[in-house]
Amino acid sequence: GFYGKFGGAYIPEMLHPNIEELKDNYEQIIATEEFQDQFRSLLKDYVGRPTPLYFASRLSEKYAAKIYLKREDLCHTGAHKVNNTIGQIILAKKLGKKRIIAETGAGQHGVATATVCALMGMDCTVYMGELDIQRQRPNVERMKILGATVVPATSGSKTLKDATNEAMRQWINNPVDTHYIIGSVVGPHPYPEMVARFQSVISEEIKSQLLEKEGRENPDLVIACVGGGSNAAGAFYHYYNTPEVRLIAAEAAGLGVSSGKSAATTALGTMGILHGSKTLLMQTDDGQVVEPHSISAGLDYPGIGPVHAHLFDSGRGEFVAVEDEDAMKAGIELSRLEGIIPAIESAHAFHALNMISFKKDDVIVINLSGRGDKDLDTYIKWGGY
Ligand SMILES: Cc1ncc(COP(=O)(O)O)c(/C=N/[C@H](C(=O)O)[C@@H](O)C(C)C)c1O
Repeated sequence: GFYGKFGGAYIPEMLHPNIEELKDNYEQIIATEEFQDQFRSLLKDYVGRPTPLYFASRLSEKYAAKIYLKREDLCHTGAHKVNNTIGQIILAKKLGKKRIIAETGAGQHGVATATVCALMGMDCTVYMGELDIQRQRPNVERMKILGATVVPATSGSKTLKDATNEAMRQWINNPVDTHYIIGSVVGPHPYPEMVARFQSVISEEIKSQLLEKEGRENPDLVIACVGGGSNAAGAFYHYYNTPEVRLIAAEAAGLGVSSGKSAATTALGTMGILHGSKTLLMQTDDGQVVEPHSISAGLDYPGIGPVHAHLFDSGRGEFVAVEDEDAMKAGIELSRLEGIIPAIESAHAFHALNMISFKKDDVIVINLSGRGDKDLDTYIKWGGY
């Protein structure tokens, strides 16, 4: 359960039984034909996979490269999060769980969880920071329409970190009949590995689609935004051990890495424990979590998944930090170049193109993690269009 020196399961003793049960069972359950058949058929007929690998010709012209967009924004629910919740809900049923709990920040993971709970007829409670409830109202209402209960997290910065703390507290109190669907490659082992495996369908498809379109499985660069890091983990998964494929991770610089209002964990973080995992996180000298900032709720997270901490530490990944203003402008630029309004999180990945060097005609895949519908209020308030 380690990625280099990062990962592990540093959890309160009371949570041990849940984590042990998951660790002992998940691999053998997902290896069964029954699980795979159900997982693959729901991804195909319910989520709408494979998602297109779209050649963005106007973008390619402007940036003098061959740019493909992996359209996770076209997944059912509007983002990649559902790839993971489909996997975890099938697993939860196999483990005989009755109730599902989850945390969410941007609300996409919350919607993806509420969606699969409705699909499987399971009770669903989503914990969400009070601040996030205000800035992602459309997703809050969608969760309620789907039958989930949304519980505001009122402690701390009232964002994802606090929602995760609340969800973990609930899970400790209801260990036997409840499964906690974590929305990113964070948390105690086996979660980071399990979520990455469910999301790895993204790079599995990129390989075969690129082979068909470019006669090669490997792009020169893969670019993805990183909040906890699940869409990036999925897009990078089958390329980790292919050094000729550059892995570019776009974090949220917020108002600037040195502004004190940022979520650029690899730039500002140090090693510590967050939500049960040893990773990099933004913390004070005495280990208190520093409140992050990003205009996008999905990247507004003070930590990062251990796999990305390792990619950073080992130099295998290239990390850039994209500021709020640049991300918003990138969202508008993509809308006007390709007719796609991206989630603001995904706009961070798109802006990374301006921050890295690449050769003419390099084949570049940008993971478009979500669509911009959930962010209309933010785009409207920003007004720069
Ligand atoms: C459209 C979209 N793109 C990217 C992200 C960042 O999450 P990762 O892919 O796990 O880094 C997100 C994150 N959404 C989470 C959520 O909806 O709860 C988020 O707030 C946290 C899990 C970080 C997202 O919604």
